[in-house]
This record gives sequence, structure tokens and C-alpha cells, in this order.
Amino acid sequence: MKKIVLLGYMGCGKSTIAQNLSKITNIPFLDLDKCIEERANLSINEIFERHGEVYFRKLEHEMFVELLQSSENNIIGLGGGTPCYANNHELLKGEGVTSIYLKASIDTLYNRLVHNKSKRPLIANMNEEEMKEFIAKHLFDRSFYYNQAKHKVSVDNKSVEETVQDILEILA
Ligand SMILES: Nc1ncnc2c1ncn2[C@@H]1O[C@H](COP(=O)(O)OP(=O)(O)OP(=O)(O)O)[C@@H](O)[C@H]1O
Ligand SMILES: O=C(O)C1=C[C@@H](O)[C@@H](O)[C@H](O)C1
Ligand SMILES: [Mg+2]
Repeated sequence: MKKIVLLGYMGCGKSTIAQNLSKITNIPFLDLDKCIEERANLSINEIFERHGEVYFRKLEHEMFVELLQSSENNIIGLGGGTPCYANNHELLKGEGVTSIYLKASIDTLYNRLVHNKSKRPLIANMNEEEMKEFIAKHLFDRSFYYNQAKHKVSVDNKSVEETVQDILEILA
């Protein structure tokens, strides 16, 4: 089995890029956040509200391990925080795993997230100034984990198609 794992900060484009990559390669795409929502029968927001983040991180780890263990070839889009909890970052280095960090600058992330934050509980209640500061600090804290990926693709100022092309070159 081969697993292509896309990771990176909220809004870097994991879900968008993975969907497009899936169409071109015919490798089925699994979105970890969606799998968790289906298993819990709750939205990510509801899981955070009702059970708290620690519980969410437990579900997230269990689901990630389960997806990696399946015998199918898959593209897996992680949640923004997945590599930063449990031993998930170690799993990025496993045999049969092609892990790719979609690296975006603070400005790119801010511009994509500012009008699109309601479904992202970590930033949903922040104003614009708080959000920019939060993204800068949070990205810095998380970079160590994101950099455990085997490959890195910069997504700044690139179209979806250009980023997909960069990934296809890694996979070739
Ligand atoms: N060049 C681009 N590549 C990827 N996404 C882009 C691009 N330009 C604009 N976008 C938009 O940026 C947003 C990226 O969000 P997406 O949900 O794919 O990110 P994500 O990394 O999966 O976030 P999360 O971790 O919160 O699930 C989408 O609204 C998408 O349409
Ligand atoms: O960056 C994060 O920690 C998160 C990102 C989303 O994909 C979701 O997994 C959840 O909102 C947490
Ligand atoms: Mg996503």
C-alpha cells in the first residue's frame, strides 16, 4: 500500500489540493477531518464544543493510524494540527508513506482564512488583528512538526494546478 499524506497549517490547501490530485491520479482521497466527523457523527466544531480539544486529538490520532493501516492506496489530507500531537509526526516518516508539507507564508494563510474561519474552531472567534498574530506564533510553534515530512512544496502565489504539478513531480 502507498499513502500520500498532505499536511500543513489550516488553509494551506490540503483538502483542495488533495481533491485535485485525486482526480488526476485516480488514487482515492480521504480527508482526516471528514473521517473523524463521520465516525463521531458530529462536526469538528461540535466535537471541540462538546468534548474539548484533548478528546478531538485522541480521535484524530486513532483515525490517522487506522487510515495508514488500511491496505488501499490513498491520498490522505490531514487536519492542520495532526502532525503536532501524539506521535503523529513519527508516522510521517514511515515506510510506504510519502508525506508532503504544503508550506504557506503567514500572509497567504491569513488571506485565505480571514473570510473562512467559522468552521475552524481555533480561530473562529478572533478578530483580524488577533488572527494574524495567532497564525504567526502558531505556525512558528508547529513548523518543527511540519518539517518532519519527507517532502516540502511551497504554495505561495501558486494556482491549485501548479501545486498539483509540483506534487506529481515528487511522485514521479
Ligand atoms: N492556490 C490555491 N491552492 C489551494 N487553495 C487555494 C488556492 N487559492 C485559494 N485557495 C482557497 O484556500 C482555501 C484552502 O482551504 P482548504 O480547506 O483546502 O485548506 P486545508 O489546508 O484543508 O484547511 P484545514 O486544515 O482547515 O482543513 C480554500 O478556500 C481554497 O479554495
Ligand atoms: O490546526 C488545527 O489544529 C486544526 C485544523 C483543522 O483541520 C481541524 O482538524 C481542527 O479544526 C484543528
Ligand atoms: Mg482540510
